[in-house]
Amino acid sequence: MEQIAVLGAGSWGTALAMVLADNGHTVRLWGHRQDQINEINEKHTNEKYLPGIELPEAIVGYADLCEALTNIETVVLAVPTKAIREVLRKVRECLKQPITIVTVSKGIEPDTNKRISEIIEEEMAGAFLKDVVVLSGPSHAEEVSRRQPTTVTVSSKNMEAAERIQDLFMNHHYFRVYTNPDLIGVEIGGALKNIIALAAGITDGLGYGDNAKAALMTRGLAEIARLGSTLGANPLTFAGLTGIGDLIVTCTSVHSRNWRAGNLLGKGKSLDEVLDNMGMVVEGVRTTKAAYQLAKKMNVEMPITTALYDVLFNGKDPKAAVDSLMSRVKTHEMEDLSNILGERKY
Ligand SMILES: NC(=O)c1ccc[n+]([C@@H]2O[C@H](COP(=O)([O-])OP(=O)(O)OC[C@H]3O[C@@H](n4cnc5c(N)ncnc54)[C@H](O)[C@@H]3O)[C@@H](O)[C@H]2O)c1
Ligand SMILES: O=P(O)(O)OC[C@H](O)CO
Repeated sequence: MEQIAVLGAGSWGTALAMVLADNGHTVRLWGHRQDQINEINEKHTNEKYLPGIELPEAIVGYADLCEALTNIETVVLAVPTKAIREVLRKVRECLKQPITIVTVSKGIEPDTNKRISEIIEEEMAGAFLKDVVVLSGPSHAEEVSRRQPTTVTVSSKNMEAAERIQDLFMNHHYFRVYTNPDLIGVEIGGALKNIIALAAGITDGLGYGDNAKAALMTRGLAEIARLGSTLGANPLTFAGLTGIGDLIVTCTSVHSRNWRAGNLLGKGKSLDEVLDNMGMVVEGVRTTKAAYQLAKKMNVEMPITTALYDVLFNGKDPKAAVDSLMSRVKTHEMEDLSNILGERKY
């Protein structure tokens, strides 16, 4: 059994700390707010992020990052994408031993357009970094913390490291972990499904029905796969847990912050109003910007992403954005899907 550090005491960091504790590990859960760490240690709860959940005693809260990292081999990084560089710079200053970083966040950085594993490699270059492992898939913290059946996928450039992390997280009770060597596909699917979930929330908020949502999910997956395969992903990954699996869970669940944010936008709230009231991270907003930039750079057609970009950043009315998607020129579905699969042999 291992001592593992989880950095980020929000919903996901806390839920994953619970999985590790249930699997017999001791977890140091680091958060940057002293009051929250006191609550974790004194009451064994984290009410703001996981209301009504009792945390196992094997989870110990730490407010001091260097203390949390002392003699630790495995670090789970569970802060919003926006905070990753800042946290890694502090991690570098503390480290005295090599670590494997397990990233569980889902986003692409605007402007650099980097995936999280790329950001980690960049920030940790020359430091004590052994491996980077990505953990992604259809998994709401609210359900994992209630020990409800959940499946995720791990990926890495080093699949031996991924298999070690698979063993740390997997249990035969409620948390099943698969492996997939397609690091790019796993990261792109997990990040870009948030864009489609925002759009699905918008159409629900506008009062449109299941037909609209099914259309967004299906054509959304096509554009995720189109960009992903252009970036070097295996298109088959998008048929897996980190592709269609995560798209389903995020577009159809009231737990999804991205869906909820979209829903409020569809009901007429402004982006600022929505983000001010959410209280938790809505990764899809920044990722829409990054995907829009990538689509332009790589010359990949991403109509849903572009329509959402216009709603979020150019003040376009959500209904007008749906109308513009519906009035696009006619096209061939099979030709489009075949182009995504391309000539490559997988
Ligand atoms: N919640 C889920 O169900 C879930 C599931 C899978 C993946 N994720 C991903 O996990 C990542 C984290 O999401 P979450 O749901 O835990 O978010 P959250 O909003 O619930 O919590 C984020 C946590 O990060 C902390 N934080 C923010 N900025 C920080 C900084 N600069 N330094 C230190 N801590 C900081 C906040 O205080 C908070 O504790 C996101 O990328 C999200 O997409 C979430
Ligand atoms: O609440 P969301 O929208 O950030 O989604 C959470 C997870 O990514 C679902 O797999």
